[in-house]
Amino acid sequence: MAQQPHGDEGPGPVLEVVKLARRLGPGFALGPIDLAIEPKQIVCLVGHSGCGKSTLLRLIAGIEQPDSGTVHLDGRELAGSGVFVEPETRNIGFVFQDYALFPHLTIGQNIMFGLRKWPGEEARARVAMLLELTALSAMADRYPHMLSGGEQQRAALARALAPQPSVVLMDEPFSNLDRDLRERVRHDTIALLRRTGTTAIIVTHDPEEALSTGDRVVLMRSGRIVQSGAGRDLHDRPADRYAAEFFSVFNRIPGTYRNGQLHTALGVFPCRLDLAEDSPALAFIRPQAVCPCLAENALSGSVRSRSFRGEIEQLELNVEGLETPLTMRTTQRLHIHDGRLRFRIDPDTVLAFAAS
Ligand SMILES: Nc1ncnc2c1ncn2[C@@H]1O[C@H](COP(=O)(O)OP(=O)(O)OP(=O)(O)O)[C@@H](O)[C@H]1O
Repeated sequence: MAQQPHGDEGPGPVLEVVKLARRLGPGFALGPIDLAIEPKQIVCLVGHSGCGKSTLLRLIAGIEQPDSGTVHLDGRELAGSGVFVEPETRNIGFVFQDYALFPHLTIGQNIMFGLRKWPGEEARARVAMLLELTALSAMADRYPHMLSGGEQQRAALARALAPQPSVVLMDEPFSNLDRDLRERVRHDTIALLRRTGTTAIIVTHDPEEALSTGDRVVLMRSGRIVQSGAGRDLHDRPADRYAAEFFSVFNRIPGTYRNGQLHTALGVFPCRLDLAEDSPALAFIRPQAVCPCLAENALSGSVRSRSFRGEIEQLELNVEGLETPLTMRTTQRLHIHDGRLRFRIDPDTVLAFAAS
């Protein structure tokens, strides 16, 4: 099933996973998973803890064997019926969460490790080039414990890139770094992957990191892929309630689906749901879609609480017809005199889902 180069449609995927499945004990089953990754694409694999991200990565790397399904890399079958290529010969780079640098080897020797079969001169040139790319040239002779977390992460990436793998898999590569450093290391890592034209899968459980990293987000839940696409699409047009709530906070407003519209206490919103007329449904309204509005006929609520958070202020409003307070977030500086606030809902960002 692996794609060979074909005509006008480009070279086809570098990595192709088809109906890949693996049962782990009685409690967890991964798959079947279908996933195809284009050359030079950087994919972020995201999902709550325990959804199977690392298992999928381990199956691709060959650290685990699948129960069924296939893995192809560059058109070569790595796993399938009767086929299993050992991890060392898969041409896949792996960056572990804790970096797993060899403590008894220097940084230069760590990077050299995967180049044992290369001619000496070429291997030394490649190590020097990677040390320079990762700004570690001055630290080539240090041991891993003599490096900061960010430097160790760069060294682990350089080691993974050294043998020119077809794809690099990175399991939570930024989670051991503190917040400020994480942003910078993430930026540098993506820049390096781009500069070297590397295809990569980066695992994270952080929604914001997934949306802001790479070209494509793959959201997993309970061993399956829920949705895959550009971060903006997953955020703005989530496939289901789970995907919606993974990336954003919402007010869930009950209503009734009728005639292509969702009727709620906050108004009527056009939507398309696969539901019978008069079925219960929910409007998912982002707090930032609740906007202050001075119009006389605007909606209104009494302010239950205010929380100033710097760039934005978050308010909870009691609104007639709603059982739970409505959360609003605004960048406006509000002057509220009588405890009441008028507002409108920006209909463009309202999502609708079946109630059950
Ligand atoms: N060897 C094993 N035997 C039995 N169950 C396992 C084994 N390894 C993992 N699991 C279970 O499989 C599920 C998926 O684990 P996995 O590590 O792939 O999840 P994850 O999405 O990477 O989670 P995290 O973000 O916490 O690392 C979990 O419920 C885990 O407990």
